[in-house]
Amino acid sequence: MNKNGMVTEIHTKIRKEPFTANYELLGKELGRGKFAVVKKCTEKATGKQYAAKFLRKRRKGADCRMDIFNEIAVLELAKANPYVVGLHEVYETNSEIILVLECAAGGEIFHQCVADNDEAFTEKDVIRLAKQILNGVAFLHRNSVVHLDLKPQNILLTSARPLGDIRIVDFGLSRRMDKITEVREILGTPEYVAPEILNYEPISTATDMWSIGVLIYVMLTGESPFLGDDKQETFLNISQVNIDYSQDTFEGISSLAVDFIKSLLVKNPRKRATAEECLNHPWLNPHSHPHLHTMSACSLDEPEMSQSESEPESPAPSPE
Ligand SMILES: Cc1cnc(Nc2ccc(CC#N)cc2)nc1Nc1cc(C2CC2)[nH]n1
Repeated sequence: MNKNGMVTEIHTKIRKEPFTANYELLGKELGRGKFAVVKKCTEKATGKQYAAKFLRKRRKGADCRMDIFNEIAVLELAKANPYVVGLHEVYETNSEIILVLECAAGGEIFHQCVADNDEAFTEKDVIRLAKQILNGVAFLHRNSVVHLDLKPQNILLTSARPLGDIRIVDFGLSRRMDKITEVREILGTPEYVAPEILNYEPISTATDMWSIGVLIYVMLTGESPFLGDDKQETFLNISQVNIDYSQDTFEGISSLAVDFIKSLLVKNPRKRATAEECLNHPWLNPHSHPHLHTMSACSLDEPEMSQSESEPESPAPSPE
């Protein structure tokens, strides 16, 4: 671990034989960043589909192997959580490190956030997906990892139709919490960054919780709450916590959902709900707060629990 919270010890074998000896690249490019490109591929031995993330080792003349090892180490640590994308193999060439990752065939939830009516998420969908996102983030935070780039483009679906489960991806900006000293450059994507990032104040797990507040706002309304005409206007909206909670924007959305978002879009990081507190919020727990789920919300029949997230039922309370 270095002073900036980068994890550097990894256990995954780094394979030197050519990636193309074991995988066939399919034409489809799944995503592209400044220093990475992601392509669909098939493992020759099994016929299984994966997503190969090609990461450049040298960026702006600097050796960035440690940054890449940090991403690998976080993926290894999160192997135990069903909602963090799985890491299958790692290859290294002269210029790149290639992460062979689980393929989430449903793509980015971003597309459903901005879809029109019949393809957009229902509140019931968002409740189910929010519980999975919070389960994954609570796991990372329990292990002192902050993601620092949570946004709809980095939350994938195993299947879009029928709606599947989520996978959290892209740990390129993630850090180990207990070792962060300072933030030198503004991380993350403008629309989703927390106020403390803009003020170069210490970051914490609460920084991720702000981004989750923005994410849930976008999933429910299709609107990005702080988006301005340019970066400066967006940053101003964030630092002023300038948010539209109007009936218009939240038409047909329960007041508990608005209450949930308001518990996260709070300027003071210490006053923001934690991932564990979010998981206990009435909006996500109709069972334990029936009185709070008025008739209007009852149209959301109980969100199904998918197999992977159903907890063993606690014994039913004895009848009064
Ligand atoms: C069908 C699909 C469609 N679009 C994306 N977009 C995308 C979003 C973020 C990043 C950033 C990252 N990392 C890369 C691609 N990923 C897909 N499947 C993936 C993508 C992956 C692993 C994460 C790459 N598994 N399954």
